[in-house]
Amino acid sequence: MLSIRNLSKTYRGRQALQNLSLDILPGEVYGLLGPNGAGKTTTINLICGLLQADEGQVLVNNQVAGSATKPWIGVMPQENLLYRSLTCEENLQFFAKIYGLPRRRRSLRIQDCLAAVSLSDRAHTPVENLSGGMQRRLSLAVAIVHSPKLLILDEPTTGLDIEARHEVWNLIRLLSREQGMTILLTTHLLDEAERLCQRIGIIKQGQLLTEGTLPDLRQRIPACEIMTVETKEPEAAIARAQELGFTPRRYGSELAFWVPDELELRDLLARFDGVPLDAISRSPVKLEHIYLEVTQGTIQTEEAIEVE
Ligand SMILES: Nc1ncnc2c1ncn2[C@@H]1O[C@H](COP(=O)(O)OP(=O)(O)OP(=O)(O)O)[C@@H](O)[C@H]1O
Repeated sequence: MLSIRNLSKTYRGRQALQNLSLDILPGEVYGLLGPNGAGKTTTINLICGLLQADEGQVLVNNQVAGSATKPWIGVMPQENLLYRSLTCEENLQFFAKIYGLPRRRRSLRIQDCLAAVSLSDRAHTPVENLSGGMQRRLSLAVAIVHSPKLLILDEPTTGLDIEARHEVWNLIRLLSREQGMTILLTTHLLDEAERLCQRIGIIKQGQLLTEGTLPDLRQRIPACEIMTVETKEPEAAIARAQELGFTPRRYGSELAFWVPDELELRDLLARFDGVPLDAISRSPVKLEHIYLEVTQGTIQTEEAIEVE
């Protein structure tokens, strides 16, 4: 559905994308992750034809991205682009008209979209009187009003409370499962990507560092579990862990270890006997750990392995 080939983009001498290639299959939810400034929004703007690439190509549904592919793409941008004094229905009318939806189909489609995002009862409410979560849902309705083949969601739930976040997640799942929509999603919320995306790509400095399904990515870390400890004597904990064959790691301010086998907490504690631990917890390898390893360059990505 989307094929990005060797895409490069420079802004006044600053390289934003370097030879980026990736493919998104029909019906797939693909998560594009990366730190601030990695090139995610630039990629989206190139897909939508809002920017011109220096090199490379974007194909949408096998056609070079341009005016012909625009009607196939729906975008929910990071900031809601809604008319605050207009009602939900008026906003949808406006965007449906811009997308060239025939007048006779507009009304029904708008009612369907309002129902899809659970805003039918707010059809006549001005945007400025909606909660942040409702505005986000309306943004999603605007993005799908013309029934796009490819839906791009740029940080869809940033700034929402947990309840509103769940509502948007449910909508995304529905669009994917029931309407088979192909979705490209960017987010800094790794649990969001973990919940929604079938495949994940991690970019940094405009380059794709790695991509795959979550189980594929988990294989990058040769650990069964991640153990996090709080201790006043980190050096002693690290020395003991190394004796045990556990790989020490710093995840932000946390001291963690890669534990290669599944161990009972009792066994783990016994192995650290004599080391003063204030707290200890275990978790399976999460996307957060893989992301930190990949973006900090502490584990090899496919490209690095190929070069060797
Ligand atoms: N209009 C512009 N003019 C100059 N530089 C720009 C422009 N837009 C983006 N950049 C630069 O290009 C790089 C990629 O930016 P981009 O906005 O694509 O990153 P991002 O991954 O979307 O970041 P974020 O997660 O913060 O939204 C950054 O170094 C940024 O400063």
